Amino acid sequence: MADRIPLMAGNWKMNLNHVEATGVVQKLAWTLSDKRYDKAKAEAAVIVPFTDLRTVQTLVEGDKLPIAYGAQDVSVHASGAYTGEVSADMLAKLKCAYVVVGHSERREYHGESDEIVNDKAKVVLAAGMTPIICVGEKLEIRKEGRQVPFVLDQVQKVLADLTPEQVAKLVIAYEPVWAIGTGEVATPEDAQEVCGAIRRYIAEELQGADAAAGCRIQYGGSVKSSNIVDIMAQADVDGALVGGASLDPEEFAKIVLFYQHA
Ligand SMILES: O=C(CO)COP(=O)(O)O
Repeated sequence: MADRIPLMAGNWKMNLNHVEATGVVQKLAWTLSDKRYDKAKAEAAVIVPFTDLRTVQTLVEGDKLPIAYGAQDVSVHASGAYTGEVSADMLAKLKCAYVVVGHSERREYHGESDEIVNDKAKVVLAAGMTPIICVGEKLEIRKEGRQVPFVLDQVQKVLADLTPEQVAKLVIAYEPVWAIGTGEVATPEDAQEVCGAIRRYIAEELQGADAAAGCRIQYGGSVKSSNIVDIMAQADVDGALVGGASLDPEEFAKIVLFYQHA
């Protein structure tokens, strides 16, 4: 994974208000600097609720913190009468680096299809940000042993109409739904099986070898400091999308600093 800097992104989900966010981001930055964090070895990002973004931006810019930040969702629409929605341009104006699209919780509770996720990825790219596009199978599919074809079908749909240059820059998060928030972590081999299959598929069937070599593929699902080193040892895993463990800045810092123990 020569040129791909691992991306360790903390998805806070609907946790931590903007006041709490200040404390968590400050503590994360402080812990990283104390442990001599090297940005060239891993990129740290927090994916926060919309209401925290302005606060996190002010903190990161004001104190020049080595932490990227982003949003958990975006509207497919540019502007207009869409009550409750937030546009890609609004997120770009807040200097978001990343926007998560197609998280399994959005798919499950808000009916997001692969086609909607594809549209969201496109609006994020058009606004100059990087989408973190989530895919992953549910337990039934895993039990039937169909995880690879299932996820590749999702990948084909969510990457539809994207150029090789766009795919080379984006992030795909493989998050098996059965491993999210359950404590049930996929084995490093399970993660590699699917992440490797995604990269090969992009190389051979979709946007080609350069796109596949550039694109970062994360694993997500019950990642903790105690399992991250083995997960990151896999050839096609370029980082992690971390839920619960990212709410504790000391624990998340250990995950970002995995390379110190690799
Ligand atoms: O959904 C996830 C990250 O997006 C994973 O959540 P947990 O790390 O809490 O399992």
